[in-house]
Amino acid sequence: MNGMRYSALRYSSGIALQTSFFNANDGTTTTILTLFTIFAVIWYTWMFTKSKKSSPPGPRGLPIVGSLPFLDPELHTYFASLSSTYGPVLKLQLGSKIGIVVTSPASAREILKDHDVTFANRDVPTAGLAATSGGRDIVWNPYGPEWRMLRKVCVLKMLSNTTLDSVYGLRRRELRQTIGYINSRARSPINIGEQMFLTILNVITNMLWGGTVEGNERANLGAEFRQTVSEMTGLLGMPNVSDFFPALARFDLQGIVKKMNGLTAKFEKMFDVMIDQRLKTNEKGGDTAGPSGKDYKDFLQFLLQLKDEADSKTPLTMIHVRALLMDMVVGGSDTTSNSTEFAMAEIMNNPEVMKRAQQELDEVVGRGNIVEESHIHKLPYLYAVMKETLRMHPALPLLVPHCPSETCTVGGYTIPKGARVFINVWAIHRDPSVWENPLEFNPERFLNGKWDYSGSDFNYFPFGSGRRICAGIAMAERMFMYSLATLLHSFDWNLPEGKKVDLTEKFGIVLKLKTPLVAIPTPRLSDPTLYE
Ligand code: HEM
Repeated sequence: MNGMRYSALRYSSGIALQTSFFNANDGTTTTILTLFTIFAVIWYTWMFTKSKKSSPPGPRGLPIVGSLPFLDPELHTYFASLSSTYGPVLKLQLGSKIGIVVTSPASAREILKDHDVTFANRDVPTAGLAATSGGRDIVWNPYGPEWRMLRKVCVLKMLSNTTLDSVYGLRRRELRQTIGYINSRARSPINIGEQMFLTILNVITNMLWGGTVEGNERANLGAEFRQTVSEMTGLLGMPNVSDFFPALARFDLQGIVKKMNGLTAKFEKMFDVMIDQRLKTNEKGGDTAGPSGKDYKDFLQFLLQLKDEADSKTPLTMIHVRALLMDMVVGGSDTTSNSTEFAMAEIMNNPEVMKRAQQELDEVVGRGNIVEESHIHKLPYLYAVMKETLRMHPALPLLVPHCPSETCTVGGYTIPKGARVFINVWAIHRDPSVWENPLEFNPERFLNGKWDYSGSDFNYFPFGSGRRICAGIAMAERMFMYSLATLLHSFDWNLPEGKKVDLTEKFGIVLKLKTPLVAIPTPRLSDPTLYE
């Protein structure tokens, strides 16, 4: 724009020059006109090549719709294949939006470390707005005081190591219940992901308001909620015309917002019941002690108290309370349970890994005991299994897309303000220039302690990095390790007759197995009462 204004100015001053010299000297006029034309051509050529050079390469796409018609639903593998043609920073025209795909550790570092503040924003999909009261949660809030306040509240009061230590009893109770349930169905097929989902959902809802799904409801409600969360994360990852042509958003052409509203309503109904009940109890001055007893007030109680302390500069409102409950339930459940399911699928596909993990458990815990969370720090091989699972199947293969608040340069290319930036951590984790035999499930590569997921290593960052790094790492690692250790220690696992493990992935904002893992447990502890 400035360039155009500048060239117009030069052009008009050229005319002025031309007029004043016109009558005086025809030869001089011709020379000046020629020089002016040459200068203009050089200047335009320079400007054109400069802007071409600084824009990332990428497929041309069609007029108006750009690359939208060519997007493969398996976005993570599709983006990986594009990057092998166009390089580690590529551009896609997606309707009126620009998508940027980043597939190298160096560029990921530039975004998540060097330009962290600029990229700590989101281009919120309309499906995300529908799910979280207009994006007023942690995941979709732009970087700023509201996001900071919400994140602080959650990390301090729900997801810190101190809080998690104080509610170990909850995790233990839920996992023991799951093990009891699986034992009651020993030697028959078990849907492992479903059981893990239910376990983590119960832990989370217990921490939130002290409620769980039990008894006969357990199997049915667990499956129903899992299906709901899975559909929600599927919709969040699905390309939506409304996002790429905002003028069309009100028509909701794919019906994504309508579907999302229906799914969200199921949870909101549950939240409303819990909130109403609690407000009534509080009004009556009732007992508000948390689920684990004296020390821990549940998270809902804490949020409602904080909401009433209206003197804060960034007050917490009821909209935030509901949005935070949604973040914890949706953000915490599918990620952790799908990862545990992937781990079990890889282990069952690699009997040597199963043998070694069980051997370690027998040495550290013993078959006459049950696994406690305190054991997990003494299980380096199992820890390596978890890390290797998160390498091959990172729960959020493209992270949550980032969005720069101003135009900046990455890998020598200009990334425009407002672009939707996909960081393909899935592809980086399989880059053969970083990983030896990247397609091989080999936990041993993590045994030397070289890689950690704290966000400082841009070859391996399944939880992201920088300001927007996952808020629930401590909870995720405890639930993942504790569940995996307990499943492998309590049972031998076999596939139903004639079945094979299918490791095919299905893309969504949260990755999952295309075919759920169903396996048959056989108890392996020495004393049957350990399953009670
Ligand atoms: C294996 C389990 C998990 C994995 C692999 C995982 C991974 C991630 C990743 C990659 C991000 C996005 C980072 C980015 O935008 O760059 C994220 C964000 C987030 N995660 Fe997790 N997560 C897991 C479990 C959990 C749990 C258990 C909770 C809470 C109960 C949680 C809460 C969140 C929240 C609130 C955010 C948004 C952070 C923000 O935008 O500031 N996650 N997670």
